Amino acid sequence: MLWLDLGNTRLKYWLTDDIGQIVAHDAKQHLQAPAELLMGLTDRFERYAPDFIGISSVLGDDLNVKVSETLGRLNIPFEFVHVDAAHALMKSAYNDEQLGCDRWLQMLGAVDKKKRQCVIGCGTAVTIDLIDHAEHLGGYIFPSIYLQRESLFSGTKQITISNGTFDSVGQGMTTQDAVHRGILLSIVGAINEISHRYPNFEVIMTGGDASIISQHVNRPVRLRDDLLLNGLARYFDHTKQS
Ligand SMILES: Nc1ncnc2c1ncn2[C@@H]1O[C@H](COP(=O)(O)OP(=O)(O)O)[C@@H](O)[C@H]1O
Ligand SMILES: CC(C)(COP(=O)(O)O)[C@@H](O)C(=O)NCCC(=O)O
Ligand SMILES: [K+]
Repeated sequence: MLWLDLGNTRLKYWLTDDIGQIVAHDAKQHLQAPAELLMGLTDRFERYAPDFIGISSVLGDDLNVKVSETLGRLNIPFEFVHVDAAHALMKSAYNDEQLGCDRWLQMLGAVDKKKRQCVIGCGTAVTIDLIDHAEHLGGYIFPSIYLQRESLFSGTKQITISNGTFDSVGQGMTTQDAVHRGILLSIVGAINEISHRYPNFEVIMTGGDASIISQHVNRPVRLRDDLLLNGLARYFDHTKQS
């Protein structure tokens, strides 16, 4: 099988064998041209001859149509995930026409009906979602550390482009440090506040920036880079059986 995750910044793919083991995977920036990026990957995909392609995309109809055109040339059946707020594994009262399918799949990949869970996705946006015994209680969306930095650059005169690192939440004594530490604190502080409000929810983090952010969270965090893939596998396993 070939699994695709089209996020706002990167395209992730996983090729798995008959028993679900990952035989190849990668993550690449798509620069808003995911179809062209996929075109360059088709040789590699064809070598593994997957019998099905399952896709999560938050890129919108126009780009999804282009992706479909590219995948159509492979002659391998493919299908995009559609959020199902009444799924057997997890119920959600969130507006299901709006809920991002990557967010939903990450939850589906993590959900455990015996647990209370807080699933945090650290991609182009940071999302925090609460799940109580397989019931999605809703969540929050924040701009990522990079989007926050860009908005400060573009909305102010005296804060100019810099490539500092996000490595501390202590107060800064220079503009560069104050910007990076303030932004990191805004996200870490929100996560710490949520974990304070929901003390018995297990904190699970995933996405490109999870390791940067989790270091400053004052609770044990489970880092899982397989959540979305696991969600895709659970979704298509279920659709095929029903
Ligand atoms: N301006 C930027 N500079 C450096 N890295 C960036 C920038 N914007 C995004 N990234 C990186 O892109 C990755 C996006 O994470 P990912 O989970 O793939 O998100 P998405 O699913 O939204 O594409 C992160 O690792 C982040 O560090
Ligand atoms: C919140 C998101 C932007 C996160 O996307 P990502 O950072 O993974 O690229 C995406 O899930 C999305 O566009 N969601 C729609 C809005 C919502 O979930 O309510
Ligand atoms: K994502």
